[in-house]
Amino acid sequence: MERPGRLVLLSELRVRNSAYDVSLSRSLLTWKRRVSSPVYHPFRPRFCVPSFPRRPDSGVCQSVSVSEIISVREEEENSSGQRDDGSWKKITDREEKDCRQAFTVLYVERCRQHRWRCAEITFTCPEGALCQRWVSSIRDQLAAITSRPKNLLVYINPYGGKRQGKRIYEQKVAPLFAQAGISTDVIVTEYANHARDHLRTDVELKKFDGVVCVGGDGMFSEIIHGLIWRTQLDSGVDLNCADETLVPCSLRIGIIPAGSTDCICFATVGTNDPVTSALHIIVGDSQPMDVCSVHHNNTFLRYSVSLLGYGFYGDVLTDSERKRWMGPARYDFSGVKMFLTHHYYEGTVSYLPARGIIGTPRDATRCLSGCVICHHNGQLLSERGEQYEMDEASDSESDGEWRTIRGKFLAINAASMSCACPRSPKGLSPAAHLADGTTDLILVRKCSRFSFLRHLLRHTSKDDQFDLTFVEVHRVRRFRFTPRYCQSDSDLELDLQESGKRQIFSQICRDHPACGCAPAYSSWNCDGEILTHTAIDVRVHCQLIKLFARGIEEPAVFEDLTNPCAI
Ligand SMILES: CCCCCCCCCCCCC/C=C/[C@@H](O)[C@H](COP(=O)(O)O)NC(=O)CCCCC
Ligand SMILES: Nc1ncnc2c1ncn2[C@@H]1O[C@H](COP(=O)(O)OP(=O)(O)O)[C@@H](O)[C@H]1O
Ligand SMILES: [Ca+2]
Repeated sequence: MERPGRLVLLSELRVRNSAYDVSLSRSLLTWKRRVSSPVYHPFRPRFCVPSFPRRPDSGVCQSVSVSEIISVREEEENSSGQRDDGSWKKITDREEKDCRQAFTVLYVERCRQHRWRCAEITFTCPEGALCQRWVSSIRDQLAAITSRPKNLLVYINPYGGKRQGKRIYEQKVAPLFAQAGISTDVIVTEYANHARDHLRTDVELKKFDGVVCVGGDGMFSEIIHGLIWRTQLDSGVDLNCADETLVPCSLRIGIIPAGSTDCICFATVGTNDPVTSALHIIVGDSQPMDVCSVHHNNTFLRYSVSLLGYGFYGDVLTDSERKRWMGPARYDFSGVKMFLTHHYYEGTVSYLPARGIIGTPRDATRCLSGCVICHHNGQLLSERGEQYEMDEASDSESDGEWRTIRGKFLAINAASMSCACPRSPKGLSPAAHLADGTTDLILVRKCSRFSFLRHLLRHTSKDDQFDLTFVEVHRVRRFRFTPRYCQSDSDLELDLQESGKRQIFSQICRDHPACGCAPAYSSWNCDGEILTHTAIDVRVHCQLIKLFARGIEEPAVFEDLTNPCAI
């Protein structure tokens, strides 16, 4: 809990009909109900404090951090005092200033499951001048918070998820931005890649403090491509060179979830709720995030922040794109279909294990708000920056740093963050970090349908999805994949020597006669977009972008701030 610091104002004000001691410090606004004078109760043989209907504020004292105040507005008591419901009406320009005796503070209130709401409380002052002092003091405090955005560029995908993006923005988000005094330029996209191309070339970014994306992971992907490209082009970085160090983007990105999976929003905020996301943007949160660049033969393909999945997740995406009319349910349909299809894929995975960092993919700890592992590893990578990049670039598969695995896989997944989403609340790699400069490479080897189902179902339960003989996970900085049909003759010869068996690629699985797997071609699912190439070179760029988010908060934060406090 934040300490109050030096007091700016302290007054006795009224909330509804009760007297409160209200104080404002540099960090906290606190209101504490005054203890009423004892009154004599005729039917009880003792003095007692009058009882009030129990309200959320009936504790000793409540407070809100100044950093979580959304705005303050002046109210005016009408001729009869208050409205019938006890609330106050907004003052109009025509009405006299000095009759303003009440002000309302709008602030963040934490609800269950990481949701935030905009709560409000109205304080009545004994005189107009005091009311003015309170309003201007709170406004001054808010104006001093430099991390809050004032001008935002908003892109709405009207086509994502259940096609509700425009309605969600207009009804739930725009009114909050207006209350917080944020001005916006809103663009409703007209075609795929409209936002990406607009950001890359057309827009004057200097005018804005951030970009807001209303849509799903695919739409977010458009935004980061536009921003990252623009930043690299402005800095003269060659996008096609996989070994280039990328320049971090200065503008923060806010995600208003209106897609099908909304994994990036869920894994960075803890919920996919548009109001919660809007409030994180308003208070000016900042969460750095790793980005993977994906290349093929020194040609840039895409960036990824959440899942790069070949095999099962690639096939689910390819199949589901043909069923967009089903909305988000397309993933469930295609998920079951691809599970039953049970294809396996042969190829070679080589990876560069993350060295010198703290944390492993099997840790019980999670990446939470203010994560020390992200902080430590991020600092380590930026201090060792150039040296590390040079070592990495010069590492070759022959020098022992790179490790190589050849085999038959049902799925090859790289999770640069947990990939938690409503379908899988702990995600594909529960201990992955948002900003530690690594990705968790998960290899699911060919196994029976029953075993694969056990693995998949563990994404939805508390059981460890990696604690299975056919699953392995490595925390890496870089990896490459080559499907067997793309391998060179010498690599194929090596494969054959290693396996000791001369199998034809199209041959039905003999290792697991009961599994019924069939070999096939797959594609990569890159944050919900299909990649055109299968042989890829992936590299993690530590903390390349920043979101208007703070990571998932510990439940204790929720408890501290909603419970009455005693200072
Ligand atoms: C047969 C039982 C299956 C149970 C599987 C449960 C595992 C779910 C893990 C989900 C991980 C999701 C990773 C996120 C991927 C998104 O980027 C991507 C695009 O999202 P959007 O743009 O919002 O549509 N979503 C997917 O690829 C869907 C994967 C669904 C797999 C069933
Ligand atoms: N106006 C538009 N018309 C058609 N497609 C669009 C439009 N705007 C964006 N897109 C594309 O829609 C795709 C899906 O968007 P997304 O918001 O991620 O929804 P979902 O989560 O349902 O996949 C993305 O590939 C994006 O590029
Ligand atoms: Ca990471």
